[in-house]
Amino acid sequence: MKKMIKNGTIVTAADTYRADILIENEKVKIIGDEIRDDEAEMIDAEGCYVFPGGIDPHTHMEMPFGGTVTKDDFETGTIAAAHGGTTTIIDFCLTEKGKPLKSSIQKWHQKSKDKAVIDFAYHLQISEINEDVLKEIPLVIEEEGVTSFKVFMAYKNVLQADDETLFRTLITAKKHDALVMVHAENGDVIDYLTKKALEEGNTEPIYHALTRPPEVEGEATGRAAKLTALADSQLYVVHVTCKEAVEQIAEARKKGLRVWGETCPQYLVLDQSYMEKPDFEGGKYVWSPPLRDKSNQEILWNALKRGELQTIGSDHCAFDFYGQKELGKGDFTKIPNGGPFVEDRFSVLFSEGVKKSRISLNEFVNMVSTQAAKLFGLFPQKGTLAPGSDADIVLFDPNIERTISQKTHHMNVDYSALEGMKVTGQPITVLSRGEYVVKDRQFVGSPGYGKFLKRARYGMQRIEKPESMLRN
Ligand SMILES: NC(=O)NCCC(=O)O
Ligand SMILES: [Zn+2]
Ligand SMILES: [Zn+2]
Repeated sequence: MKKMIKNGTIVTAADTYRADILIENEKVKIIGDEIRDDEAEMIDAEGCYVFPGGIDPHTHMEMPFGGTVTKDDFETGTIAAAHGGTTTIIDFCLTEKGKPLKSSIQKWHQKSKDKAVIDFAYHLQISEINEDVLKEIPLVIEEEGVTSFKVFMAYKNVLQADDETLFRTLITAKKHDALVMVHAENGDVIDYLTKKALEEGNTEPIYHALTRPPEVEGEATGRAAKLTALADSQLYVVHVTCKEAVEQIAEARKKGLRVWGETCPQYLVLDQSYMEKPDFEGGKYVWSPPLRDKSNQEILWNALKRGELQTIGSDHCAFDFYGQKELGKGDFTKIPNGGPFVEDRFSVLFSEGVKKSRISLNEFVNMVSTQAAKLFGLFPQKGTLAPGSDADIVLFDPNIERTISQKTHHMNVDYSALEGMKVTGQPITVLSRGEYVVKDRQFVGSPGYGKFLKRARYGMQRIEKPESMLRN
């Protein structure tokens, strides 16, 4: 069925203009003035912005972590994402040492099977480098279209990899045009500081922040950037939280290095004081890296504005307060790390960024969609509105005022870390490849509709016709 969007204001990373969009066979077919097609269903976008669907490059659906499993799976998590204006997620596929990489990808395919309501892709964790892993990486890229690899520099004895692993992953990524992602915190120092805190009887949630100071993030970010330079490779630093890390990324970029940075809505609007809430409520705000002193918020906004950070990921890693976060009552190191943000990423950035004149409308689109599509091999199929692009479209009312709450959100968790926050703007209707997923704020999609996306390599574009990959 064809669809026609009329009367809206189209906003891409480059332009803002009024035009009609004709959608046919999952794609944007024509964008133009006064298009006529009597067969097309009309969608009236009067008063709305028409955005390309959001791309969330950082989610953890149904992921085992901290002695439990994240609450949102590919069904509940993507429904929430869609309500929030996101039409593509890139989830982190964890690997197991000694097992083939492909077996982990198969495990993630099992998790997502018949569940996602929007399109999705995976980044793959590299936890060790050996001959088998080196042989498998090009196959994973070629056959699975998984073209970004994540190395954890923290979570000692759990997910943390050593510097040799990071360095050899960077070299391998350079060879095969893949992008290396890092969780940049010095896990060894954190391990020492957390043990010391517990020995001294410091067990409250705030000690999660005090044992992971900004210096350990800055140090690891700088180390990763320097190893990237040595390997002449490319790096994407996830969830950047503080001045110390921003400075390292900015310095690397000034030198011309291919170093990219992501931050998350939580670091832009919350601060470390939330972790001091009494009666263990601070446990709701435990994730890594931790929330920082409030002064870092303006530093992150400025870094986004200046292009030192380029993307917004949600780092959606949702645990219930009751039964899950509570595992760490009396020992902050046992609080599962993570928070629920996939639904609020887009609106928080619009409300706090665009409405408060910190960023422009076009910069907003770039940060929540286009830049991730470009970095992760999905552009121009995703991340923009242009003839031939997937019709992943968000009709967004910029004037609705609402209050974020667990009572109204769609994420499968018993609390909202943003409870009570007032935001302006809301996705009204969301299309994924031309089909309604959310219509007039109601979910109308189907589990299993979302497709797994094989992505192009770093620096390449995803061109569907002709079926070739072209270098930028
Ligand atoms: N961020 C967090 O605390 N949990 C998810 C895993 C990660 O991204 O480090
Ligand atoms: Zn992380
Ligand atoms: Zn994460």
